[in-house]
Amino acid sequence: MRAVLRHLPRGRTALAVALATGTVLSGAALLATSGALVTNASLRPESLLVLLPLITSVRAFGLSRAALRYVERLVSHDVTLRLVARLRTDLLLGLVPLSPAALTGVRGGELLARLHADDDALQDVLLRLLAPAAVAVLAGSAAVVLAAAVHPGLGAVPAALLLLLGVVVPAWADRAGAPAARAVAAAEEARGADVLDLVRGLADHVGGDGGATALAAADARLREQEAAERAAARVAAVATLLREGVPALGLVAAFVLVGGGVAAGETSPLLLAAAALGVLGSFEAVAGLGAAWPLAGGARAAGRRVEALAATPPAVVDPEGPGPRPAGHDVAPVDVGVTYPGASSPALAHLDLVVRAGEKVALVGPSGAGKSTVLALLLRARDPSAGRVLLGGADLRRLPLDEVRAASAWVPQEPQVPGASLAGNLRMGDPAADDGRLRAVLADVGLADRAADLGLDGWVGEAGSRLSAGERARLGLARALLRPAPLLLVDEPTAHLDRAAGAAVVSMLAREPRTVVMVTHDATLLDERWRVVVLRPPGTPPGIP
Ligand SMILES: Nc1ncnc2c1ncn2[C@@H]1O[C@H](COP(=O)(O)OP(=O)(O)OP(=O)(O)O)[C@@H](O)[C@H]1O
Repeated sequence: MRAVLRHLPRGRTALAVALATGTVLSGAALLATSGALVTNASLRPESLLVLLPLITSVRAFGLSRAALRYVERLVSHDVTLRLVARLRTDLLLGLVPLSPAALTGVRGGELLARLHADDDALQDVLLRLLAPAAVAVLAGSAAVVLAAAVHPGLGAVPAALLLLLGVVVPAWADRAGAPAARAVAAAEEARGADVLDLVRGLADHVGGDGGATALAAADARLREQEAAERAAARVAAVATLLREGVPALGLVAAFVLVGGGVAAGETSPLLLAAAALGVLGSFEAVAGLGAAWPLAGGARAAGRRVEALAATPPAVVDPEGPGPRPAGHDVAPVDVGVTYPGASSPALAHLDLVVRAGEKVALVGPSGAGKSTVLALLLRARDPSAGRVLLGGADLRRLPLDEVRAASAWVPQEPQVPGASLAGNLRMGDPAADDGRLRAVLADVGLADRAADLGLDGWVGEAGSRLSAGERARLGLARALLRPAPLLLVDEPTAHLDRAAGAAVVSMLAREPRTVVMVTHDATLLDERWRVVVLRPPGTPPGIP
């Protein structure tokens, strides 16, 4: 919520509220003057001149209501669009430093559903919460004062009924509907995550039991959501009934209170019609509060979640002041230890390693020995729990993060291949690379034929599904090769390749002029150009590989 208030342009917001209040009052005045006009016309049909002021008023209020509503919509939507743009930018910019390490363990679908829902809830705050609340107070107060001016007792009627309709009914509906609303939100979130997981793993599901289990689970989820929505709809139906019924009470009260005076000949009949219809029209002041009440809870919760995401500490942060410039590109973990959050034992302990600029180092060792963790440290995707990682003698934590990231190109075990073109995927490595350069690097990683087949502008499929796992791995490698970084960090580049293709890739990496640190399980592909560093899980007795 604070995030919304911070981004709201105050002047335009006040203008939107003033215009909305004017619209409601114009509407009530239109009804009141119409009532007076009809009554007057029926009492004195012969005199058009007497009716002229009322006719003019009806026209004026009719036009002003429409004009005010139009301008109010323009202003309030303009404010909302500005708000959305600022909120979304903030949210996405906040996510960037959390990736990759601080988002480990977050379900992608849940994050997406939450961001989407929270974003929607927050963008409605002005249109459906703040503006309706302000209009209810301003227009409602004006209506009460005007009704009291017509008849002292009449002021109390809209006051009580507006409170009933604007506060009591929505508060009851919100309270009664809260469990169902929470269940709907939870079911939506879970369904979003399930569907994303289902789509991502469709091939595995189909290959298993033909997708039957996954579809049954999705069906159960949908039924849960349907039950929650039914419960919410029942409460909404009662609230709607009350919303429609309460204004009728105002009409009856006006007839009784002002009608008594008319019957006694103390009050003009014009005033009866004007007061009755004016009171009816004044209920528009609280029309927006029905939706505002539940939104208030939802927006507060959404605001808290967005702020919690914004407050999630990134795994690595930029240093306050720049440290000494690195002298060269030697990289060296010094007495480094890493213990992952929640882990009972360290993934790395007392690691010392110096990789000289231009050197080719192969990290080998059993699964879980911490090889990928070393690459994450060199890339500064995370910081060591103990010790330091040096680049050119400077602690990575003292260097600007951009500079550290610019020093290295990284190929993860399973590179992400967005569903773009081949060229689009490659240019993530170097946006300025021309087609010739792209073709050359594709040839380097053994993808020349596939590229000729697909075309540089060919679509690689959703998450690279038109490529084989080995081709996706090589595309990831090609992308990293395009990055003009002095340090190349490569995680298992041969995992999905046959022996000949793997040997070609390892040989190509050995010819690279820059420093290469490569994780591999296949030490038989290494020749004398590689320095082999064997990692063992901490606590492994010497001699056990
Ligand atoms: N994000 C994480 N959170 C918690 N533990 C993790 C995380 N990433 C890795 N680990 C654990 O740290 C240890 C080292 O993992 P790492 O991926 O570095 O090993 P590896 O040698 O590269 O393994 P492999 O050869 O199987 O890829 C493992 O026990 C792993 O379970």
